[in-house]
Amino acid sequence: MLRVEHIGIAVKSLSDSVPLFEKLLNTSCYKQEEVDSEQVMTAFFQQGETKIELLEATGPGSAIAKFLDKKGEGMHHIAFEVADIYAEMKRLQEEGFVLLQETPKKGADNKLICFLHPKHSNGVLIEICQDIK
Ligand SMILES: CC[C@@H](C(=O)O)C(=O)SCCNC(=O)CCNC(=O)[C@H](O)C(C)(C)COP(=O)(O)OP(=O)(O)OC[C@H]1O[C@@H](n2cnc3c(N)ncnc32)[C@H](O)[C@@H]1OP(=O)(O)O
Ligand SMILES: [Co+2]
Repeated sequence: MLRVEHIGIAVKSLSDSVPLFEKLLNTSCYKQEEVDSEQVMTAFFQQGETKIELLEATGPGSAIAKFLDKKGEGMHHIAFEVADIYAEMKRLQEEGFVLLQETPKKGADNKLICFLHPKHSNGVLIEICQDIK
C-alpha cells in the first residue's frame, strides 16, 4: 500500500456537511462527483497527501443508505492507494481477505477501486484504489 488515499465519511446531507467540513478543515471542497454505480454523491477535500471523501446516498440501494440507517453518520471506510490493483487484489485474497468484487470497478476522482469485507479486517471497511492513467 502506498498511502492513505482518502477517508470516507457517510453523511445524510452534503449541503449541510460540505460547509461544516469547509469550516473544520479551513479549506474549500475541490470537487463534487456523482458515482451512479454506487448510488452516491461525493465531495472531496485535500488534506496534505490524503483526502476526505464525504458520501451522501442518492438511492435506497446504496451502501451509504444502509450504513446511515444502521449506524448513522460517521467514518465509513479507509482507502489505500496501490500501484497495481490487480496484483494487490491477488495478494490480499491469498492472505485470506475477502474481496467484494472479482474485478476492479470505476470509483470517483478517476480511480479503479475494490473493497474488502469489514468482517475480515477488524470491522473496518477497506477500499484499495489506483489512478486510471
Ligand atoms: C464513490 C465511489 C467510491 C470511491 O471512489 O471512493 C466509494 O467510496 S463508494 C462507498 C460506498 N460503497 C461501498 O461501501 C461498497 C462496498 N460496501 C459493501 O459492499 C457493503 O456495504 C458491505 C460492506 C458488504 C455491507 O453490506 P451488507 O452486507 O449488505 O450490509 P449490512 O448492513 O448487512 O452489513 C453487514 C455487516 O457489515 C457491517 N458493515 C457494513 N458497512 C460497514 C462499514 N462501512 N464499516 C464497518 N462495518 C460495516 C455491518 O455493520 C454488518 O455487521 P453485523 O451487523 O455485525 O453483521
Ligand atoms: Co471511497
